[in-house]
Amino acid sequence: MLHRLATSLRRPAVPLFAAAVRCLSSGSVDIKVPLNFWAGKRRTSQEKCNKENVYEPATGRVLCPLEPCGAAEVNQAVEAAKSAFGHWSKMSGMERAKIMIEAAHIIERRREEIAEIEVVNNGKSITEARLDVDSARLCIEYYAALATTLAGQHVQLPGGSFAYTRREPLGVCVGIGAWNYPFQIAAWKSAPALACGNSMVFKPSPVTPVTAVLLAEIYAMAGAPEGLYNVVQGGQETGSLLCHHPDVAKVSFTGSVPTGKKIMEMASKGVKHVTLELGGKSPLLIFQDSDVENAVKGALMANFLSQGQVCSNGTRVFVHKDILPEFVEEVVKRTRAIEIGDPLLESTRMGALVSRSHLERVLSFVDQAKKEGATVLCGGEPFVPSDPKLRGGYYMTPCVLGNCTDEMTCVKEEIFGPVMSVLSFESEEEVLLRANDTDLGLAAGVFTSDVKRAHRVVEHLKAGSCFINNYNITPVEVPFGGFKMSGIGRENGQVTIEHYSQLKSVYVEMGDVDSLF
Ligand SMILES: NC(=O)C1=CN([C@@H]2O[C@H](COP(=O)(O)OP(=O)(O)OC[C@H]3O[C@@H](n4cnc5c(N)ncnc54)[C@H](O)[C@@H]3O)[C@@H](O)[C@H]2O)C=CC1
Ligand SMILES: CCCCCC(=O)O
Repeated sequence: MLHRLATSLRRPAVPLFAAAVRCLSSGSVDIKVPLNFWAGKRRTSQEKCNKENVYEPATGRVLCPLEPCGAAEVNQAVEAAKSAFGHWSKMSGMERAKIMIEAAHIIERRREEIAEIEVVNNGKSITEARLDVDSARLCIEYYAALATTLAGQHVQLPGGSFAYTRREPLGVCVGIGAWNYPFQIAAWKSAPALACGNSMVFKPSPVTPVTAVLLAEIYAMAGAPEGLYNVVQGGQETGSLLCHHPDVAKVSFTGSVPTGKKIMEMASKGVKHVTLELGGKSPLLIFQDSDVENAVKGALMANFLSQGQVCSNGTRVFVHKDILPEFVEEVVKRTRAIEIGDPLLESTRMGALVSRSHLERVLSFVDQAKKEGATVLCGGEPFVPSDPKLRGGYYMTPCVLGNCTDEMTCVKEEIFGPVMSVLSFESEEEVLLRANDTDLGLAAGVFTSDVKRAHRVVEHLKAGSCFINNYNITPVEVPFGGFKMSGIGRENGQVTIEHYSQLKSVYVEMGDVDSLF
């Protein structure tokens, strides 16, 4: 269990369920436990190819080698999931809920430990990592509650006949995660799947493999049958094996649009259900009657959470021309004040980006923006913390770009880093046309004090997750997902039950067959 992980750390082992005390510091962690998990315990992979290192973004150190799974390991994990499905699908919703609630309780007790490991592997601040762990726990609690309500319908028909429906699970579901919210994504996918009676094989991003296995251990500790939730490590090869596997009924994917298209294509070979949570380049509209203080805070929430590595970020910030100077002055001031540094420190609000290559990619977008005529109002530079152990980390200063135009690359393409592009507008009609001028449609936001305008604008925004006078607030009771090329299906909310179950209709004849022949 996590205790074994703790014992593998160079620091003194942390007893399981330790009080929420700080036990880790950046640069102190070596992970020596296996990172695959199926049939109820951690496993090593015999696959020899595609071995790559996993890094600690805060320091640039190697955390551990990744042990990717090949066909043999994927088959073992799917077999374990099939076996668990046989038992789990026949349990009642109340029985499933009991185990899920216990898992949520364990997560709550181990919040600090899980959050710290998430920070070490992802680079985000401990402040945010705790909130991610909370979201994961709340999601499991929410779907545990829904598990107890799952039911079909009775339809009375003529002549005393009737029909009823049975809400049934799909079978073995696959989850494929991105690297920006590793533990949260693992929970957002497994919670509805398990609540509906399915089992799951989850593949985290190879960049952040560590915490999804903690969730597997926690489900096992909570009493889940062996094989209910399994974790296989690897990259696109492992993901492809899962998508093609004949015993997989559904693929729930979180990642980029190009990969999402491949997932959909592979799943189509077996006509498998898909959920696609893909990329975005979302607009945030700030009208002249906004509360500017809140609009500025909203723009910061829309651009700089998780070092800007958030799919739903409102990175195209459209500001009415009448308040543009006041907005720009305040947003630049607050962006410059964001504390960058060791993500395990309480004072840090911007940690390290997830990898050296991703940092360089984000910085190249800033360079391109300058070439295309944007003005760097602040940030956009590599950052080297004063602490020597952080010198090899992947840091940059959060960036605000001004004088942007709709044709610029920084306005058209997803950067997935701490780069806010500020644009001005004059009329509601104009800004709606520009906001919707994208193939993507994940999220959108509007700040205004005019309640009619707020709901009129949201009605016309072509996005799946919209915010009025706030941004990036994602309660698990509310569906999350995109329009257009930002995806298919939803995560969270009641509707997601539809994406992890299927209805069987049963007609019951109470008279004789009235044959036409
Ligand atoms: N809509 C949402 O909720 C979210 C969307 N994203 C998007 O994800 C992207 C960044 O995350 P990345 O991990 O870099 O995305 P990615 O698409 O490169 O990888 C995502 C996952 O897919 C796997 N994968 C890659 N190629 C595959 C293939 N051919 N077959 C099967 N699996 C494959 C990867 O190993 C990883 O686990 C951004 O575009 C971001 O917008 C990220 C988080 C949330
Ligand atoms: C603000 C939280 C958004 C979660 C969606 C993502 O994984 O990027």
